[in-house]
Amino acid sequence: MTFDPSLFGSDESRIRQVKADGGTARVIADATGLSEEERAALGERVKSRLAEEGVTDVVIGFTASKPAGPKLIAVGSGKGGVGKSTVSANLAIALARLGHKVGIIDADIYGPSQPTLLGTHQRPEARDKQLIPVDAQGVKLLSVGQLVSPGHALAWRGPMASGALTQLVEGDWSGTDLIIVDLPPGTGDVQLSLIQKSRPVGAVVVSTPQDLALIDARRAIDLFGKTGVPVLGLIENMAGYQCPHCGETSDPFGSGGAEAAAAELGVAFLGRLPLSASLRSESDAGRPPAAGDGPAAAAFRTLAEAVLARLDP
Ligand SMILES: Nc1ncnc2c1ncn2[C@@H]1O[C@H](COP(=O)(O)OP(=O)(O)OP(=O)(O)O)[C@@H](O)[C@H]1O
Repeated sequence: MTFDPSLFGSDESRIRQVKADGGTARVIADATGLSEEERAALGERVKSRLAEEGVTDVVIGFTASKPAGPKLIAVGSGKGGVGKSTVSANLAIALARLGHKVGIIDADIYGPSQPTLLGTHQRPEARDKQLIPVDAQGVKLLSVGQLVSPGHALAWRGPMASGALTQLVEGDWSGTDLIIVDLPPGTGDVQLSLIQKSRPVGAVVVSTPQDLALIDARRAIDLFGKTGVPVLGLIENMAGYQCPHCGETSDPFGSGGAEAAAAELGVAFLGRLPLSASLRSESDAGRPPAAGDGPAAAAFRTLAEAVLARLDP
């Protein structure tokens, strides 16, 4: 005999077939996009519903044995110090607050700052040689900074760096649907091989408003173009400064440059973040502003929404 999928209420759309034969029910369910835990929970609900019908011997087969992989979004910059890591951490948190299950890979071998930014120095454990991300601020984190003592990552070059970065990319990212990859600054071989290995679905480029930084941002946009990664857009960081004393806003590096550069390069302008003393001090203290409820949290939320809109137009 067969059971109708509607028997399973809100799980109906996942039930492909239920056949009962000699007291055993064989169920085929679609587990596409579900995490391990969600899949197990679905199995339990199916079993208890069938138990109500008097069937206690249930064999469940899932049509998607692995959950759909998370989408990777690379965050790059042409040069260091423009706030790429700060933006990555806060963007990840803002995306999580919008309901996504977010991971962050800190691949910045020259200055892995995510453990500091997210306020955790817990080391990841490994299971079957696979690294298990640590939980921080509602996101999952694997950082090159967790694998080496401070200052040592700097010595890595070429294959060694790529080997370590592969371990991060191939960590246990089950249960996540979006992963932010904080790339090392610049546009060299390490960045190239990481992009080829992790196949991001899109990239975000961070720049400050100075002309020199924007020239470097163009190189980063070029690198993504050459590797076939769609550029979701440009974020301008440290744009404009509001004096904490008089409240007047000034633009020490000029204004509108990043927006114009984005237009010229044919990439979207995702938004700007002001130069803010509190953003810097909170970040240094491991209290990412995106996790709070101040104006910076609202700004990162707006950026996260712009990224999502570009990801799934
Ligand atoms: N909008 C901002 N206002 C004030 N300070 C900022 C802002 N964005 C970043 N900073 C500060 O600038 C410094 C550099 O930022 P961050 O480490 O994020 O840059 P980065 O581009 O990732 O650098 P690197 O690639 O060299 O690691 C940090 O001290 C950070 O707190």
